[in-house]
Amino acid sequence: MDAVTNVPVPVNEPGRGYAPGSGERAALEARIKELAGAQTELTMAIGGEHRMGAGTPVDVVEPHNHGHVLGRMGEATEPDVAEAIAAAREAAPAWRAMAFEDRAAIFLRAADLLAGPWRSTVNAATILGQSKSVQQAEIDAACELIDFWRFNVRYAQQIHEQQPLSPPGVWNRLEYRPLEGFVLAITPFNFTAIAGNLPTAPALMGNVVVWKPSPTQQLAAHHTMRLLEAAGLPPGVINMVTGNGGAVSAAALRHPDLAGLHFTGSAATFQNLWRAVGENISAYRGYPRIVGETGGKDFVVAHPSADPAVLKTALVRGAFEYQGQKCSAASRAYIPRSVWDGMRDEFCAEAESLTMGNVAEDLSAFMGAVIDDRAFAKHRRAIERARGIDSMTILTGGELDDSRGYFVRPTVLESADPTDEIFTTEYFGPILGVHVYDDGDYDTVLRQMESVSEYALTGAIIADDRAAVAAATETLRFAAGNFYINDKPTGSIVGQQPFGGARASGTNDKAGSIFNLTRWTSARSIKETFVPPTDHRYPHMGP
Ligand SMILES: NC(=O)c1ccc[n+]([C@@H]2O[C@H](COP(=O)([O-])OP(=O)(O)OC[C@H]3O[C@@H](n4cnc5c(N)ncnc54)[C@H](O)[C@@H]3O)[C@@H](O)[C@H]2O)c1
Ligand SMILES: N[C@@H](CCC=O)C(=O)O
Repeated sequence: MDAVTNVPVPVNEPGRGYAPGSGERAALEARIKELAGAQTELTMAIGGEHRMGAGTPVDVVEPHNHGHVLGRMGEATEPDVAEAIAAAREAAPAWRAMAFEDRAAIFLRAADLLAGPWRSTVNAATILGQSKSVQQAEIDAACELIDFWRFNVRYAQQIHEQQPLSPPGVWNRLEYRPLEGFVLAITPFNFTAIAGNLPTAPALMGNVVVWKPSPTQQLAAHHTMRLLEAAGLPPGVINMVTGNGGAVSAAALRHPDLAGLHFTGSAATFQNLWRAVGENISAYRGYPRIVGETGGKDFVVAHPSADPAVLKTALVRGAFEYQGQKCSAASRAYIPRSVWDGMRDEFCAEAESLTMGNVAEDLSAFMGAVIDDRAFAKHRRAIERARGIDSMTILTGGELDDSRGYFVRPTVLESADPTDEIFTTEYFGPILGVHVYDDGDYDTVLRQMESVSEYALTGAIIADDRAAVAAATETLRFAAGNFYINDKPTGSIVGQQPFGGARASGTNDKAGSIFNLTRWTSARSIKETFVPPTDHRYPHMGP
């Protein structure tokens, strides 16, 4: 069994400001230039070897300048994925035999490398490849990923400390074994931190992993993998395959050794993957653990007692930071008429004033482009549909331009119909639906919006009246896994607001928490009796 020693007490990584003229800004700008011109070969990493996926070549471009190719990968084929699984199996015995302290040290070292010499690289890759503003890259690719790696070590130690009672003459122990087989980590485009956490959380618990990042996040994933190697991760523990995932589903989901699926992405993809696991259930060695965090239709509800400045800021930041491409982004708001009448014009003017552009060249921009042509087309359809509905008003935004990059202006739609698609469908872009209600209808609105959408990820109540806060907290108990009072519904911090939602939003295993890590261990109870009985008879049987 692993020894358990003390591990460093984690603290949240402070974010850097990148103010004009600062040294950190200059270093980052220099690294952005290097990576932009590098045309990186985005290889797979299988058993420590780097080679291109054998299938169709795929270009990775800048979303804000889609003519610029950042690198090229090859679509992984089924034999590529089979090789990754074989490499994982080969690495498994030595990895699970390694002491917890040694495994933990690798991830703590990775955190320190990211906090120091690798920070500019992973931030630059995230800005270039995912079109994040410098501030959004810093809170994700640097701070959140560092926090995942440091806090997970602490949580893993706490799991190891959970041990049963041992009465006199007996020693009971719980051994925290990894799962038997490999874990498949499939990660989304929008967070470099999530992409880094999904393969490493199971690995920390002694598992071996096949990791498939999103093609549109591949540049940052590539550098994250290299960083882990630099931190001393042994070959084969995490094997990265590239591409869209067809071959991964075909090879990995049918493999008898599939022991777990660690997924973040859309609900539709997750349901397809779960279905495939279900169809194959009798062919596996065990029952694969399935953890999936998926989409949201995240809300802001305001009460007549709301402070309009607090509401306005929660909406601007919550709906439009990172182009609304956070699973937690505010995409529907319910606002009482008295508050709305006093703030609408200022709020719309503020949304209109948000700067948008090439975030790699202009570090002062608030927003970049949406991720790709598919996302752009989806937003265009949503906005065109809104234009065609008489009862819908486009208060601001609605302009799109994909001539150079996939740019969608922050858009606010007002509708009198609280059942309209803008209040139920995840667009995953900078589009906010607003429903204005009569001040006296607060309780009715809470009940209506509680279950109008299938999702239950994040939400916020903005109110100064304590009874109104209490009413929202109670009525919306199951409507959000992360609930905010007088704050925006985005920006959870590891160790402070464990993150995840239920209903169609996922299994709510709370990324970056002890609850998530427990899914990646299969405990063995060991009982040792020091002086065992040698006679089968009990006293009630008589002599
Ligand atoms: N709840 C959360 O914590 C959370 C966090 C981030 C993103 N999200 C959600 O993720 C979505 C956006 O991310 P996305 O566009 O990358 O999601 P997506 O579902 O399109 O893709 C997610 C991953 O699945 C892969 N994939 C798709 N089809 C596959 C298949 N058949 N086999 C194997 N892999 C396959 C993709 O290549 C990608 O790596 C949004 O719905 C957002 O709300 C949720
Ligand atoms: N943890 C992030 C959400 C990640 C989803 O995309 C937040 O709370 O905003």
